[in-house]
Amino acid sequence: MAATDRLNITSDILNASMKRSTSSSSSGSTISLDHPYKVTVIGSGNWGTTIAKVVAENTRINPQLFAEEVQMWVFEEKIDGENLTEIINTQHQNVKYLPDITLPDNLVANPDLLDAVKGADILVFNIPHQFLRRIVGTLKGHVSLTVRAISCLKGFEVDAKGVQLLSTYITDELNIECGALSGANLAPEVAKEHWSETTVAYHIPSDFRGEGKDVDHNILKALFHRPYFHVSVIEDVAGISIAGALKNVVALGCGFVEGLGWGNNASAAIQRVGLGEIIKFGQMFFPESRVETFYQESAGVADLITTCSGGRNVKVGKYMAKTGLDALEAEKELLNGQSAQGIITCKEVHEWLETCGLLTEFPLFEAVYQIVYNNLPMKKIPDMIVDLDAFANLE
Ligand SMILES: NC(=O)c1ccc[n+]([C@@H]2O[C@H](COP(=O)([O-])OP(=O)(O)OC[C@H]3O[C@@H](n4cnc5c(N)ncnc54)[C@H](O)[C@@H]3O)[C@@H](O)[C@H]2O)c1
Ligand SMILES: O=P(O)(O)OC[C@H](O)CO
Repeated sequence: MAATDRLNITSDILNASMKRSTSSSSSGSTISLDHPYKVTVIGSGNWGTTIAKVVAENTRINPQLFAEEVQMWVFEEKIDGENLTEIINTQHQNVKYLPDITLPDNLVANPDLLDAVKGADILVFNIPHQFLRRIVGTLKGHVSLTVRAISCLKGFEVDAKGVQLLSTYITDELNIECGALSGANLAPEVAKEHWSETTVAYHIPSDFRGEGKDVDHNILKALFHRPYFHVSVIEDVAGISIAGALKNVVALGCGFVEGLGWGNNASAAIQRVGLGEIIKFGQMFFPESRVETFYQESAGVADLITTCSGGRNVKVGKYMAKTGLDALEAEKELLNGQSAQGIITCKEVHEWLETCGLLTEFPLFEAVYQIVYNNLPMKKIPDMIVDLDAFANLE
């Protein structure tokens, strides 16, 4: 792009545009943006569509910073014979995954992944993590190395090499810097614009091109912060990702005890043990994560509380306890195509801890795995979290 085409904006303009949506200030120096950043959201489920709405609202009010149109990649499906993308683009509603919420008309649904990411400066990944490998595989070789990314996914990538953050997986596979967004954010509440907080974590990469020429914390705040969605931007990508992934396992456990009719005290006990195991997991396998993140940030204990109160994982656990259905049957009956990520995450965590010989160090995570995959009796949870060894061979 020619220098004359560049948008030269002062920090006042950046501040003004951010102040409409944020409470942050910037450094006071002159900022030169190469071009307004083009943003693509990859995913269009319950949270994918909600975050796309947030982002499109912000790109519209910040034309100095962002191209107004936001592309949203949609895994195409037919709804009563019509393509979901067509419905979104004409009715401005995702009738399957986020019904009754009006989406901004600068949000464009696109079923072609490579077309949706073409020319994008910022990619926001937001899909159930079981689909990430295939999507990243399709993107490989088609994403410029100057692109930056944020992962809104909650889960891990586990293989023979070890346990990996999903943001690290994206970075390794696509060779682009990737941060994370995670918080106490039940999508239906955020979509209705009920106030909540979230945490964005982003590590400024060594090839950072300079303020105004590259994505930094101010840009990310301007992209995600809304009057109803308050963003705190930090560096601890590992901390917020670990908390976001593992709270889904704890929530299944809460669902079990609630479904058994044991009430709030039992749920609080599961959350207490769960928080301890989340922090321990972080310290053991991701020593760069900060303990403070788990209790100071929305992505920490606040997300644990909201998920265990009203998330999909707690609903699935509860339904399993009440009906005797297995986890996948319960997910299918309850969620209309949405996912409860704890079902996959407890298996990934089990596989990793088994590889390390550390299953007994995380008795709640293992108890949830044994209940989900080996049908161990839920009512034994209190004993399992005290002495998992006693239940090692129980079928
Ligand atoms: N929903 C929430 O309240 C919420 C809040 C915060 C974070 N999250 C996290 O955000 C991530 C995305 O969750 P979500 O709620 O948007 O998804 P979701 O649970 O609504 O899943 C449905 C999505 O999966 C897509 N899908 C189905 N089959 C597919 C396939 N074969 N390939 C690719 N996509 C396919 C569907 O098209 C749909 O977009 C998850 O990691 C979740 O844990 C969710
Ligand atoms: O509905 P869940 O259980 O996937 O939880 C949703 C969010 O992660 C809560 O922040």
